[in-house]
Amino acid sequence: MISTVGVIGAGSMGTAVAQSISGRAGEVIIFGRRQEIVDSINHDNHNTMYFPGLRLRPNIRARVMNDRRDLADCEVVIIAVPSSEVRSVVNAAGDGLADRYLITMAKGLEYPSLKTMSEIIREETGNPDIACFSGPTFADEIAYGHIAGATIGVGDDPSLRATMSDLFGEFILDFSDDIRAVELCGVLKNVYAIGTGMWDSVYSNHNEHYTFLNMCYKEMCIFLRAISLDEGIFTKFCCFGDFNLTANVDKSRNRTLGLMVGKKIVKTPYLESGVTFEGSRSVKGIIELAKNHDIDIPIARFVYDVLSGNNNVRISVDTLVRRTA
Ligand SMILES: NC(=O)C1=CN([C@@H]2O[C@H](COP(=O)(O)OP(=O)(O)OC[C@H]3O[C@@H](n4cnc5c(N)ncnc54)[C@H](O)[C@@H]3O)[C@@H](O)[C@H]2O)C=CC1
Ligand SMILES: O=C(CO)COP(=O)(O)O
Repeated sequence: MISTVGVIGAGSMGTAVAQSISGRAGEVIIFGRRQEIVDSINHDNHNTMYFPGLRLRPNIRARVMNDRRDLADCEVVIIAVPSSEVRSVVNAAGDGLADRYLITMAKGLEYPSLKTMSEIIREETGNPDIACFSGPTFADEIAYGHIAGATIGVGDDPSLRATMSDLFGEFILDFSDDIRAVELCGVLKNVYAIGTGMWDSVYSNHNEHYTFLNMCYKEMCIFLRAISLDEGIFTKFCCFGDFNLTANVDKSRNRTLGLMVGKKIVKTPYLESGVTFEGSRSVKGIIELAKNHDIDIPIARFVYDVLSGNNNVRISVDTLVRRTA
């Protein structure tokens, strides 16, 4: 059994994954930013901000990370902060992240570098022992121990693979050795979840919904076919499962953003809300990446146009229907 796992990020995913793996590690340390969350975990076994009703297992402790030496005991470190924060978090941890297994949970693409999170982490730490975890995994459902599937993106190091299987043994797992493709699935599905929310704000019957869902998945597959080295990626949890979950279920923040923008409940700049809307940050990078690979992705452009205020949903949807008919 792994003795100590560090989880950077005391938000929804950090807390949920800490609870999920806590039966498979001696100790889990959540590294948070806010002292009151750290105190509530240590004194009361609750993260009162994110899961007020959930009793965390007693081997979950929390700390504010002041120093890279705080990570010294961790054999494995999971990074569960929004993608916009990954570079600075990893940079601040510095050589505290060398010589241990690193796992990223963040679903984002850096702009303008077009780097995925594992690429950023490798660049900042020089550590090649990185894996990613991605799939249809709403944090609250993980926290409460419901069944979920996930794809582990990992290279061919047998020891890192075995560690991932042990640590995430609560999940139904599949694997891919194309880490970048697994990460890009997580980025793309967020963009198409926003798009589906926008579409559903205009067209609300079942045929319309599933027609658009199909169009989105087709575009996502065209993209992945051009960049993925894993020919089986399309049926893995990170792809089909996570796309469907996020695009169909109102619990998703990305889908909800699309619905709210479509219904004119929020206008840009919604990013200042502080809510983690990953797809809205990534869409520009996805369009640029598609351009570099000479791929046409009209639905992603529709999402970008609406989010950037260059078009309203009704006009963009009409254009899209005419274009794809
Ligand atoms: N919530 C979910 O259902 C899932 C989330 N993810 C991914 O996990 C990542 C994190 O998302 P959530 O946990 O949902 O977001 P969240 O908004 O619930 O929590 C983010 C946490 O990160 C902390 N944080 C931000 N900057 C930080 C920094 N510089 N240092 C330390 N902590 C920092 C915030 O204080 C907050 O507690 C995202 O990329 C998301 O796409 C992946 C699967 C499921
Ligand atoms: O990635 C997720 C589930 O797998 C969570 O999606 P949202 O960020 O849209 O809530």
